[in-house]
Amino acid sequence: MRLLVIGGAGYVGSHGVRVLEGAGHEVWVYDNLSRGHRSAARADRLIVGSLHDQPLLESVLRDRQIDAVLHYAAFALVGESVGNPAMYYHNNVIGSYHLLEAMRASGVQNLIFSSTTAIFGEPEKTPIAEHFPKQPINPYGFTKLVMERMLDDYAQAYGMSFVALRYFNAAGAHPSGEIGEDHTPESHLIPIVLQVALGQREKITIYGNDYPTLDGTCIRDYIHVDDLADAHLLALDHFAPGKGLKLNLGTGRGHSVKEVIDCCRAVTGHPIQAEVGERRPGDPSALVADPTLAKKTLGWQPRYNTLLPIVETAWNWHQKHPHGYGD
Ligand SMILES: NC(=O)c1ccc[n+]([C@@H]2O[C@H](COP(=O)([O-])OP(=O)(O)OC[C@H]3O[C@@H](n4cnc5c(N)ncnc54)[C@H](O)[C@@H]3O)[C@@H](O)[C@H]2O)c1
Ligand SMILES: O=c1ccn([C@@H]2O[C@H](COP(=O)(O)OP(=O)(O)O[C@H]3O[C@H](CO)[C@H](O)[C@H](O)[C@H]3O)[C@@H](O)[C@H]2O)c(=O)[nH]1
Repeated sequence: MRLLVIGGAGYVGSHGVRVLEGAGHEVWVYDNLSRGHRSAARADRLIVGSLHDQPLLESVLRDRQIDAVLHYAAFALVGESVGNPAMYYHNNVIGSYHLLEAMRASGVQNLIFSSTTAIFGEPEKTPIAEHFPKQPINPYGFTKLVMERMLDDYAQAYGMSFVALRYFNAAGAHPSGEIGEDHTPESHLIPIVLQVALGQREKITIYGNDYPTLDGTCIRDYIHVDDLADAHLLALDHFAPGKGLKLNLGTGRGHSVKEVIDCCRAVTGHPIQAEVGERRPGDPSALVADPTLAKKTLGWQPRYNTLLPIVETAWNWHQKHPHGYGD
């Protein structure tokens, strides 16, 4: 297929591109590089442009005869969304609206959308299945829920076909160490802990140890970016006109913040100084996926089932690229 990967110069998207190209698809990356990296994408396949540039999107969709769009582009930091919701509604909702309209105008009907567990808010129990109540507790999660609803409506009214993949916590890096996670500022747990091991930070602050979990720290389901990429590849076989699929992507296993730090100590051999700080606003205590439906529907099976090899791939990337992409 001829695929347009919006946000393909970012962390999760760049890993998706590798898997899609490896499977023989013709892949074009469309990214405004606001948070991505030029060198994370192939120079001859990168189109620099914004979601907001609907005319450019339309011409790319038509000229490249695109069969399906993979939409990874968004702002995705919970704390930032709480402080600056306008920026999130503008980029994630209005930007996505321009993409959907460009697709409608150019007759491209198939979309895979990067959704998130943040649409569930603070779930009453785990693991989280697809039908659980959607009660986002921050603007970021709400923007993604709005987009899921827009997709339902576009499917029903205009015959669009979509697969919304709700990632839990994306982690790890391509085993080659050529691409990986590089956000500025970095807010994600694993890269921050590994920056301590690299000597770039003095310590890691654990955001709260009074949560109702076994060791008092938050629990998350860390899913390898290549496993997310595999799910996108499989999802390409599940487009049906006027229909949509929404699937939770995680391993089904949760790890506490303390467990993640211990795992990073084991992988790096560094003592990694940690201190307990205040809770971070907007953090649910435990988010673990029930991946049953995704496995059954897509025939998907995560390759990385434990935290250790996930952290090992991340450490490989950070050691090879201590300053990320360097741009
Ligand atoms: N990282 C996670 O743990 C996680 C979890 C759940 C869902 N997600 C979702 O997955 C997607 C990718 O996340 P990520 O961690 O790779 O983020 P990222 O910031 O690394 O990548 C996002 C990419 O989109 C691009 N982009 C942003 N706004 C754009 C615009 N208006 N026009 C064109 N390009 C634009 C950025 O430049 C960047 O390259 C996001 O939609 C995010 O909400 C991520
Ligand atoms: O310095 C830090 C950084 C994080 N944490 C904790 O580590 C856990 C994971 O935090 P991350 O920031 O790595 O990830 P989040 O769970 O906040 O968010 C990620 O997953 C969300 C859904 O769960 C969204 O999709 C979001 O885009 C994505 O970044 C949280 O309990 C957080 O409180 C710390 O204790 N110290």
